[in-house]
Amino acid sequence: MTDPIDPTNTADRTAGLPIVVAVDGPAGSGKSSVSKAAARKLGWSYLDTGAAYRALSWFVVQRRLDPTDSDAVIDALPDFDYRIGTHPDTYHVFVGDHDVTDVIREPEVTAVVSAIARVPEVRAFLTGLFRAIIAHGEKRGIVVEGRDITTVVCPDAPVRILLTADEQVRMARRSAELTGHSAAHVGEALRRRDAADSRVVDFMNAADGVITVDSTDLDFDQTVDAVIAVVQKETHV
Ligand SMILES: Nc1ncnc2c1ncn2[C@@H]1O[C@H](COP(=O)(O)OP(=O)(O)OP(=O)(O)O)[C@@H](O)[C@H]1O
Ligand SMILES: Nc1ccn([C@@H]2O[C@H](COP(=O)(O)O)[C@@H](O)[C@H]2O)c(=O)n1
Repeated sequence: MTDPIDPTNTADRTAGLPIVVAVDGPAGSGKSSVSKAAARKLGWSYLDTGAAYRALSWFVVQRRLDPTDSDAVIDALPDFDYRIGTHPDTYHVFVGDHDVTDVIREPEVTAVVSAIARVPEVRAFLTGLFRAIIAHGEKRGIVVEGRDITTVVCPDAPVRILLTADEQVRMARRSAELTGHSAAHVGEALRRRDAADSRVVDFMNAADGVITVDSTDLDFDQTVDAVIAVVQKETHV
């Protein structure tokens, strides 16, 4: 891990695995921002799984491979030396010696990530990696977010949440954070990515036992509180 978990807070980890709060949902629903804030409030760890798909996309582009060439992407997996921290405020993302925390958010990476995420071997490889990171968590709990967390990565998590909001609301929130891009362009990119991703994983409908938190009519703090209320109800923390 690149930013060691706060050593003063390791004693609260009980025996066994940390309590996993699994969060999925469509693009712009607030998975990363809300999960991060909820983890911060709970004093727990946070795992951004999209960062791994993005970092692998960056790695593939750096190697001048064709992101749509599944065999080339699969062949690159053994050399993908990935590390991520789990502190909600200070985590960094590394590929080898490169700190890719910021560059993986660039539109060039975002544009190719769905092509890489559709490869089953990539998903299996990254799912194993996520489970290993979760198992090594030192805090009492960890909030894990991404599109297949409630259904594939952590289907047995004690708390599973589908975070959603109306598409128009998600588009408006996403375009508000991206200055210099037209709302129409941002909205179209979000819709295109959801369409591509939803061919691989269903993050639009809550699976059995998954609790939906719809933030369409909630502000940010209300959404974080709604997520924490679900965690408290399900785990009695
Ligand atoms: N309830 C809310 N009210 C207002 N803004 C919100 C709310 N929830 C999230 N946001 C804002 O919406 C934007 C998108 O959120 P975020 O990036 O966390 O979504 P995401 O689901 O992780 O998206 P992606 O899957 O594309 O990475 C952010 O600017 C975030 O602050
Ligand atoms: N569990 C996941 C997480 C992400 N993806 C793919 O990565 C892309 C980027 O994710 P962000 O959350 O950082 O926006 C996303 O569009 C998916 O293609 C995934 O498949 N599963």
